[in-house]
Amino acid sequence: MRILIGTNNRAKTKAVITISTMYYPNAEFENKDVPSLVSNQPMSDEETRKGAINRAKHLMLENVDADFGVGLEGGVKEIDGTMYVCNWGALVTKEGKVFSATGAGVPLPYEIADQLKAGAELGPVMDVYTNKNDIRHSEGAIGIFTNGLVSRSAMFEHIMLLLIGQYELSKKLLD
Ligand SMILES: O=P(O)(O)OP(=O)(O)OP(=O)(O)OC[C@H]1O[C@@H](n2cnc3c(O)ncnc32)[C@H](O)[C@@H]1O
Repeated sequence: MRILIGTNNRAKTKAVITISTMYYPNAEFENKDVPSLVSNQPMSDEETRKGAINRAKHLMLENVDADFGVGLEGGVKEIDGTMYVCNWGALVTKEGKVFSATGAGVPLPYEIADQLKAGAELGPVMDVYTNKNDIRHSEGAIGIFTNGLVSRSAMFEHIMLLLIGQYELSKKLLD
């Protein structure tokens, strides 16, 4: 099993490897920096989902050797005046089948939401807010606002389960 990962982000990579090796112990992985073709800070479920799918599709355009490619994308969305982090994943198979899944979201404080509405990106804003570096590679905003209970990689691990579950079901249905 050969799996391509459409990012160099450490939290996303950890999630892909952790869940994939549970199901495919001999899996080989390769990270590739692929374009999401959406804005640096996606501002809706639609845009964030599209970013994940674009990343996964791009991986499989370039490399037909792999069994599947995974794209993971983080963004935000606003509901009734509250901004939430939102997260999407996509798995594209070598046959070109596309599976998608969404993950957990938590509300962001208004002071952070206001900065994003003014054009800032969540990653750097979270680093200033927490006085830490590269939060997006570790616990992420979701880790900070759940008091460490759900890290960014744990959240993406759940998305990976949803993706691999759909992929395995589709293979079973073909048998
Ligand atoms: O290298 P890539 O794969 O692009 O990973 P990223 O974390 O930089 O980028 P995303 O496209 O997933 O997310 C868009 C922006 O939102 C930020 N972001 C999203 N979810 C986050 C989280 O949980 N914590 C901190 N920043 C987050 C992220 O750092 C980007 O600035």
